[in-house]
Amino acid sequence: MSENDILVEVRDLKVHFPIKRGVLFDRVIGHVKAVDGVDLSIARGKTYGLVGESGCGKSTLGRALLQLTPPTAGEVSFDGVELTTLPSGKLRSMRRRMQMIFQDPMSSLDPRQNVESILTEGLQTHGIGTDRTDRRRIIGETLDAVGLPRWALSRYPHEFSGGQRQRIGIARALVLGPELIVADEPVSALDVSIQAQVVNLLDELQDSLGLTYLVIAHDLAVVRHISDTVGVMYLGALVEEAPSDRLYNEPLHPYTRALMSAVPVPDPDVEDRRERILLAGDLPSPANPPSGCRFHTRCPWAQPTRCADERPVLREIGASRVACHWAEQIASGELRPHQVSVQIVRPEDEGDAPSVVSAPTEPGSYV
Ligand SMILES: Nc1ncnc2c1ncn2[C@@H]1O[C@H](COP(=O)(O)OP(=O)(O)OP(=O)(O)O)[C@@H](O)[C@H]1O
Repeated sequence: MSENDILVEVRDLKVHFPIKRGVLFDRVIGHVKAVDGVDLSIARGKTYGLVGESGCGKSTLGRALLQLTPPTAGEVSFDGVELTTLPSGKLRSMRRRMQMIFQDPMSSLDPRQNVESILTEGLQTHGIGTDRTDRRRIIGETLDAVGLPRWALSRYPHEFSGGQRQRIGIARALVLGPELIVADEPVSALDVSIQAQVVNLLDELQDSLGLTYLVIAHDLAVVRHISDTVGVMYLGALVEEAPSDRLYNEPLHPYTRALMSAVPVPDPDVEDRRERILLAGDLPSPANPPSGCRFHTRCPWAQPTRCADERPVLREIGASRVACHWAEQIASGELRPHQVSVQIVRPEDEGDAPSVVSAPTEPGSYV
């Protein structure tokens, strides 16, 4: 990929939030390491999907990328311009080119503003459009692009369905003519039937406008459909990154394997005979992450003592980048997991729900 093809480049990005105590909250007793050393690149016109369980730092990374949350350290370059050191005036004008859409349009849209004033506000802030007629033209074109009728302009957010409100949120981002859109859980608040419509709309807009997306989602199916590249985050760091199909067909990091093993096979007529990989315990606190490999406390393949002592860095294996000391040995089957459950979900039999016919194995055994 040539450098011109890269729109966003993130290097060793860290966002640490201070934990404050004391009567005046003036004592810093530690830091939540929400993002702790992330490197990634997003190619122009492509979609980078970011997945990982709640609290792993996905939203903070998205906000830090747009400089909505100031990074503690590291670099973010957008179209060759370093954002972290940019004076605020210049950053404001760059912001037009980088927009965000949110999970819950209801809480991100001002209920007292009608759609016209929601869309006009951004144009005025950024000085887009020569006069009122010009702004109306831009707004009309934006409504067409997101599939909203003109009568929507005089209506208020509460008068729309969830899917339509998300279209308003997309229009608000789009009206400024951005190149990058960070979409934070763009469909997770919507009914399943509406999710596909919004995902398809994002897809179409990317094709027609050449947009670049960072899509943050916990739903792996959404990310797979829309992404060219997927990054998997765990406790503030990327543990694996790969082209979408490769990540889904051949996950290499134990955490990615566990996430994938929990995704049901979409075709109910196909027997789902796969390992369900069990993770021990909950996500540790990002204020006090485990030593060495952060995943070792929950990893079914963790080995003494290297995993607890040595933090793995992302390294290339084929088309993937993986932060695991043992990725090759796990892929070849040379290393066996400590605990795994094999569940065989049979195809539906005359309308019966799929049945799980085997139970988790004992720790230490493997079926
Ligand atoms: N402004 C803040 N101040 C202090 N801690 C914060 C702040 N924002 C986020 N955090 C903490 O940083 C960690 C990462 O949060 P973040 O919202 O980025 O995760 P996430 O993966 O997006 O989770 P979710 O899917 O639930 O939104 C969490 O422990 C969270 O509590």
